[in-house]
Amino acid sequence: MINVGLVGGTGYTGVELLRILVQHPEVNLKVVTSRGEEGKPVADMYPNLRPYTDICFSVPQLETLSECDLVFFATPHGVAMEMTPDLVANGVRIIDLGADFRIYDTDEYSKWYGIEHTCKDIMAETIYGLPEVNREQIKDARVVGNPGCYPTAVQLGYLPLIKSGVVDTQNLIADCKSGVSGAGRQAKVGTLLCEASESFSAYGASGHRHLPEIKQGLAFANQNKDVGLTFVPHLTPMIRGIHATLYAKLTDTNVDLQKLYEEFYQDEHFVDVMPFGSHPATRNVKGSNFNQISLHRPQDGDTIVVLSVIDNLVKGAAGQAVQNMNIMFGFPEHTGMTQPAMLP
Ligand SMILES: NC(=O)C1=CN([C@@H]2O[C@H](COP(=O)(O)OP(=O)(O)OC[C@H]3O[C@@H](n4cnc5c(N)ncnc54)[C@H](OP(=O)(O)O)[C@@H]3O)[C@@H](O)[C@H]2O)C=CC1
Ligand SMILES: CC(=O)N[C@@H](CCC(=O)OP(=O)(O)O)C(=O)O
Repeated sequence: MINVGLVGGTGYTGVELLRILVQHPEVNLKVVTSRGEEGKPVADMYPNLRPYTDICFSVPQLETLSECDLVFFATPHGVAMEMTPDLVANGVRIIDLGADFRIYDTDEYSKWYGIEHTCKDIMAETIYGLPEVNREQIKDARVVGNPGCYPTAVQLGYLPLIKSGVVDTQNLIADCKSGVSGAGRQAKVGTLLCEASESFSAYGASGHRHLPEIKQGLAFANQNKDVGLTFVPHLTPMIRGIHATLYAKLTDTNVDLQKLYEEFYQDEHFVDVMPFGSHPATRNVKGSNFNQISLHRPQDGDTIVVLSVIDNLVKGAAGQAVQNMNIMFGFPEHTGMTQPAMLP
């Protein structure tokens, strides 16, 4: 049993973490923070948790958080950097669902996030928390940077192609769609029902902050050679889900692509390679930590289309964070995440 703290318990990734953690057999939920809701039962804000916990929100404090074995930060970028050095010094391990520990090049982080990186020394030992890539290093990590939602869907979709060297890595295209919960709970006009419903639009087409994170992961898979990637995210009128449609030009058209993916992910519990030519839907993974992938080769030409879907709040955030926790503390990787997705 480990003691766990959560900074940012009022947000969407925070409550998703709570949904998983309250029924995790190895977790004692010790601290859940909110700066504005101190003393209020968490289940008053999120009644779905009423039968599971009577814990109350408390303000984020070094003293109480230091009593935990692990602290999750489900907070906007910049917040985890403030407390992490002191918590690590007190022996607490950290998983940040925000972006502070994802991008190894701290100048690149500052360029895209517009703030200085104040934990450059800690970055040197931080591990990027994509278990399918970094499982071994995650086991002993003190600080894990949990991947962003789009970067998870895009990297898992592209990795087998790039690692095996069968595509032109300079002309990749990732056309992605997200549900509105990806924008968080804090009111933004663009995610209000009247604004987002019955409409569909791209955003960040000229440059989204997930681009450097995706490129970092794909370059690592490409033997540390830069990749050329066009990434365009879209907002869709649904609550949860990410659908990534990924394009690449094959440089080797003789390879058995389905076999390549099935073998690449054969030991990965949370990656489900579907039959060739099928169409995964976001609802297939809603509320679950699964990533479903399928492959298409239109008209048997030299373009491969990879379809990759996740739940942005689960494999794209809280579920992946619990997967990382399970790895860090030696629990079976799917502990607490054994239920299938909700369908319909
Ligand atoms: N939504 C998604 O699908 C995904 C989100 N992420 C990332 O996860 C993080 C959280 O996202 P999300 O849950 O959507 O965000 P929300 O806006 O829904 O929630 C943010 C939370 O952070 C807390 N918070 C804000 N500022 C501070 C601060 N200075 N100190 C302490 N706590 C603070 C808030 O709590 P309070 O104000 O009550 O203190 C709130 O609980 C972000 O970095 C986001 O980019 C990552 C992957 C996917
Ligand atoms: C629909 C929507 O707005 N999605 C968010 C991505 C959520 C996420 O993963 O953000 P972090 O990288 O900050 O963790 C966005 O595009 O900014």
